Amino acid sequence: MTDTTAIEVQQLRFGWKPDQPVLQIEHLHIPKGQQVFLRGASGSGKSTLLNLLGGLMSPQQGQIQLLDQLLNTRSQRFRDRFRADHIGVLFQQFNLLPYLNLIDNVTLPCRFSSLRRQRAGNPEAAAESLLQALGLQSFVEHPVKTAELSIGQQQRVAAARALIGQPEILLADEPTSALDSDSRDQFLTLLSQQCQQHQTTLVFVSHDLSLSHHFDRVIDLSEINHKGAV
Ligand SMILES: Nc1ncnc2c1ncn2[C@@H]1O[C@H](COP(=O)(O)OP(=O)(O)OP(=O)(O)O)[C@@H](O)[C@H]1O
Repeated sequence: MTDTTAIEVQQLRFGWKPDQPVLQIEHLHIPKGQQVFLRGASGSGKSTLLNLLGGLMSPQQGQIQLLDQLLNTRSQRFRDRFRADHIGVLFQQFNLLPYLNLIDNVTLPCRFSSLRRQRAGNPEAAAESLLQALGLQSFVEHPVKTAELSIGQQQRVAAARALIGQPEILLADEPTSALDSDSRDQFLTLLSQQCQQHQTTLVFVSHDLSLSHHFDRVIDLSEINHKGAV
């Protein structure tokens, strides 16, 4: 556990019911800046692992360290604060606020975290620059409500929101599942560039193995998850 660690999991056990383990992971180490593709069959526990890494839930056993913090021993309140400061989340349902414009949606994390606000410098300018980098330049010049955007455009707004204020870790759960393959590849190229630029550690969950070439490392959940082993 060094200062090059983004994520370190040890002896993790989690089950929604005590007698039905979903995850049993002896060890997982992800260094800072690595871009990881986490694959696995439907129902194998990918989203559950992402929720545990994001501090949304606690394991029944084991340790989860993010950056220099052992999260599983901390309160929900501490984990929520830590997530707001250090983790960008990008989910399949983008959870954008339809009545707000793009800039207001993207700058939301800066309202919940003074650290991210500080890192963003000028949040509105940072949001504009992220939206431009993600190919939404025209909507910066001609503002619209997010409800007026296509799914692919909404997804890029959600990515900009996850990236604003340079969180050290980005957790993405199937954010490309609603897109065609060309848009998916284009989006992943942009996302990967953004993460590389800021040395963001990316954990990207999907069962679509054709996307794996965008990443530094592919982890097959079935190879690290020994649930059911005696
Ligand atoms: N809130 C919940 N309560 C009880 N069981 C759950 C809950 N969420 C998930 N599960 C169960 O945990 C297991 C893992 O689910 P999870 O959503 O993590 O899988 P996944 O690999 O992300 O699947 P998919 O690729 O289909 O999204 C499944 O058996 C699922 O039924």
